Amino acid sequence: MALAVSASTWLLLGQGLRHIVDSGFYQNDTDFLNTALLAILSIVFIGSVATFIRFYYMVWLGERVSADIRKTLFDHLLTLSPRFYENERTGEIISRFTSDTTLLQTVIGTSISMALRSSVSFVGAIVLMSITSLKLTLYVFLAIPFILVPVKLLGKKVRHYSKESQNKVANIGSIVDESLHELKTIQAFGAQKRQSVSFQTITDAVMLNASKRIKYRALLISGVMLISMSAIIIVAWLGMLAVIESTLTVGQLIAFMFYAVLAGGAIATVSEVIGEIQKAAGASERILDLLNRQSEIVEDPPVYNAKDKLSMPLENHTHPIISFREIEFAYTDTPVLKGVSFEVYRGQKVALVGESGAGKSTLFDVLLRFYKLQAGSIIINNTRHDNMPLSTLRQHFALVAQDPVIFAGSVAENIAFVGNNEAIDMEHIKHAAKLANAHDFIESLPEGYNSELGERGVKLSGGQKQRIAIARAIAANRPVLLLDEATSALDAKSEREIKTSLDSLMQNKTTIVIAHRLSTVVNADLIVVLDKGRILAKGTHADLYSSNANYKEFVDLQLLS
Ligand SMILES: Nc1ncnc2c1ncn2[C@@H]1O[C@H](COP(=O)(O)OP(=O)(O)OP(=O)(O)O)[C@@H](O)[C@H]1O
Repeated sequence: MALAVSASTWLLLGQGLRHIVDSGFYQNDTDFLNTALLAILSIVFIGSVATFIRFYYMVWLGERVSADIRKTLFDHLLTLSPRFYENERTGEIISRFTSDTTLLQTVIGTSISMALRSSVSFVGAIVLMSITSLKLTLYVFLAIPFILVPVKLLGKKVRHYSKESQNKVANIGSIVDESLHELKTIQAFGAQKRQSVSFQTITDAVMLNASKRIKYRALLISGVMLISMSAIIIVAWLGMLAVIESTLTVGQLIAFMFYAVLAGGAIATVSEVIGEIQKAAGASERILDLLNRQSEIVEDPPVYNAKDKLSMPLENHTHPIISFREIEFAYTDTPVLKGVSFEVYRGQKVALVGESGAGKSTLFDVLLRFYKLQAGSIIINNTRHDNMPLSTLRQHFALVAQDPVIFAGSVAENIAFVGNNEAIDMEHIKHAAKLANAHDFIESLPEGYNSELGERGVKLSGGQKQRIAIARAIAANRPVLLLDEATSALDAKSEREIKTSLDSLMQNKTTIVIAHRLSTVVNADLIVVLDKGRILAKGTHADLYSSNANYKEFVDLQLLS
């Protein structure tokens, strides 16, 4: 509406000009001129108000659309399985968020609005030109095919290089992301120059591609301008001949030329923004491609039976709560887990041991259904775990990873890090921190539980991060703990503090632990020895140490070293 009003007012201006020249100027009518002045000023005012409204709403719409796309995209990315991220570079995905959505925002907010306004102006101008002088308008039409040819040919090139350009800019995102996260390693190895050279190669490629895109765009704009301006000049010349022959008044010619310039300007604007719109088409293609990627893990399996929801048999000690049955798994072609079977009963501490690469972490990954099993099944409390909704399945477990994960945010937010519907109050957070042996050091931070930890917990020591991760697992209060013991050695005091924290964490809980400490295996109810994806032996420490040579060797070499 605002768009139509603003375009029409500028068109009306031409009619005003015609009357001023023909009726006011040529007939020395000052009263008419005064009235015309007022009328034209009113038209300009209305046009400006309409422009304000058009600009405001179109830019607003651009922001709204990009905010909605970002939210949808982010929510979608959170659902994709780890396998997706193994094959994609996070920096590139981040770039789709930022540069692609920003591009859409500009195009919707500015370019489309300009294109629409110019199209309306163009149609209006042509109609009014025809009313003013049909003959001259027909001459103008003769020029149109000449303008369309470069738009068609060069537009295709511009589109191609624009898409390339976005891809190449995404590579910049990847390298910046990687370099900044691994800055300490880069600086420690003095590899700044190396990274800088890699970066230069990428920016050079971006520049080269941009030069091509700019060249074609410049050719497009100048080509259209040359042809349309030449056409206008020729038509003006024909118009002047008509004035001399008295078949046209001066006012009509001026109005006609005003419209012709308006129409020419409109075409120039459209050809200029068409490049932007084509760029945005490329960006939306990339965003859609990401949105269409589906996780290999089905969120809500159809066979799920609602009564199974979180029904841990609290008292039934004779029934395993987790049962691994002949599970087979491979990330790619090489099998990583081969026929693994064992049972976990309520309250038990089960330790997984085995050399690096034996498949211990993979066992956690398939239990949490980050990946799909190739064969076999995992039964959790009588229900196949792939028949449960993912959220229900994962509510059974609290995970403490080997490298403690800290999110940017306060200490309290890091401890109360569970699903939205499980709000955790401050009392509970403090209780968990005390059990995890973290309360004292948290209190000594400048703002206690409200202290900001910085991205990835850069402001904490390794041991402190671990205790916060343990406090998080305690606060989550899940029936089963999945614990990947840290291999990195801490000083004796931190080690003792972590051990005490872990002991409180494991109290009255079913625990599966990837063990790297002798004390853990000694206290375990069941030890599962994994070797290249197979179970080599099962039993308690005392049994295995005396009966199994592999286990004895493993303990002596790995856990006692
Ligand atoms: N995402 C992945 N894609 C392909 N192969 C993988 C992936 N993750 C692990 N692997 C391979 O699977 C095997 C088992 O790895 P896993 O991490 O489960 O071992 P692990 O016993 O936990 O070792 P560690 O004690 O060193 O952590 C290894 O050979 C590893 O190379």
